[in-house]
Amino acid sequence: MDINIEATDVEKTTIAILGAGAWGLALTNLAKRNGHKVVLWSRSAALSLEEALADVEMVVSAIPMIGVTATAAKIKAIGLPSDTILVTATKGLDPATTRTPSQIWQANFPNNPIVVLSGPNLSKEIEQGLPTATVVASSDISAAQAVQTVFSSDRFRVYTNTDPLGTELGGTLKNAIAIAVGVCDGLQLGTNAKSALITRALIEVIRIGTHLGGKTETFFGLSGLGDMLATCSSMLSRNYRVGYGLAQGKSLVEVLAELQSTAEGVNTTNVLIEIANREQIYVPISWQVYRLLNKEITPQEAVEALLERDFKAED
Ligand SMILES: NC(=O)c1ccc[n+]([C@@H]2O[C@H](COP(=O)([O-])OP(=O)(O)OC[C@H]3O[C@@H](n4cnc5c(N)ncnc54)[C@H](O)[C@@H]3O)[C@@H](O)[C@H]2O)c1
Ligand SMILES: O=P(O)(O)OC[C@H](O)CO
Repeated sequence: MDINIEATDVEKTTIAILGAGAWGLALTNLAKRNGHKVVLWSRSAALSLEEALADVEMVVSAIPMIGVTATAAKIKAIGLPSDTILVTATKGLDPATTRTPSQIWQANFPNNPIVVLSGPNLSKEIEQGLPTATVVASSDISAAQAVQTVFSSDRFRVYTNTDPLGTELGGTLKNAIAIAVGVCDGLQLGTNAKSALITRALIEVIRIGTHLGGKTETFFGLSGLGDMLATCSSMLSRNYRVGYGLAQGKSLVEVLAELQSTAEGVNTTNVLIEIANREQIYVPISWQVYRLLNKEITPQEAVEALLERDFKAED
């Protein structure tokens, strides 16, 4: 049964949001608009992490992948009650261990409920009040429902899901694909090529994601196909802009300097290829993105390499 949640009817939650970048700020505004008490913490804040975490019921991490392991370790040292809900909104893979952010949080806090928040969520559109939807996924459904209550509004529709790993991997793996699609558009290869690339990329994401433990159906949902479509069709996506810039002949260093913001797909592609090599997963599109990012080929050669492969069936 669908339940219509009115912001005024729900109990108010005290929340710490970690990371004052674009996503941390957008999530802070969504929760505040629903009347929840939010403490926003960043590395440069006057407030200490210990002060930010005092008496909170929920901790939301919107920290880029590069800071997740260290931040989780700091919070572990501070200590958290075992009923504090930990929400991870980071889309990345840890280069040291190849783990996802939720796996890092769960390893540090084995008794706490962990919830993954992921979906087609370009923060600039959310900050403009444009509508979208997202997914909150957890093996603890009551924790997922608590997060759903915190963020749901008539502009931000939040669905629960019981496949946290699939939800997280959809949002993470599409960043490599967004770089590929940015190249495709930057080279002006046309709408047919872009549609073919996204469709074959979804098969690739499902192949990797299910190998790593996600459920196939999750990748057809908001956090999979939904986020891939958003990220592969907008100049608001930093990852798409990486590919687009490379196709225009800029170096990766130049493109990242222009962005001045997190593009997780660069690190994710490198970690993904490490996993794919180790576990023998066939990832032709991500492989060409990897070679391009590591200056082994040009954008044109990446396209040719994809088109010149052996004939195969569509599976
Ligand atoms: N912006 C979006 O639209 C969006 C949407 C969904 C998910 N995400 C994900 O959220 C995460 C954060 O993205 P963002 O857009 O807020 O990035 P951002 O570049 O806007 O901000 C990143 C913030 O993290 C801080 N930071 C950098 N290194 C850190 C470290 N080592 N430890 C702690 N903090 C550190 C920076 O100072 C900055 O405030 C990424 O994983 C991203 O994929 C972003
Ligand atoms: O700007 P990007 O490429 O990091 O994309 C942001 C979000 O992941 C879109 O859902």
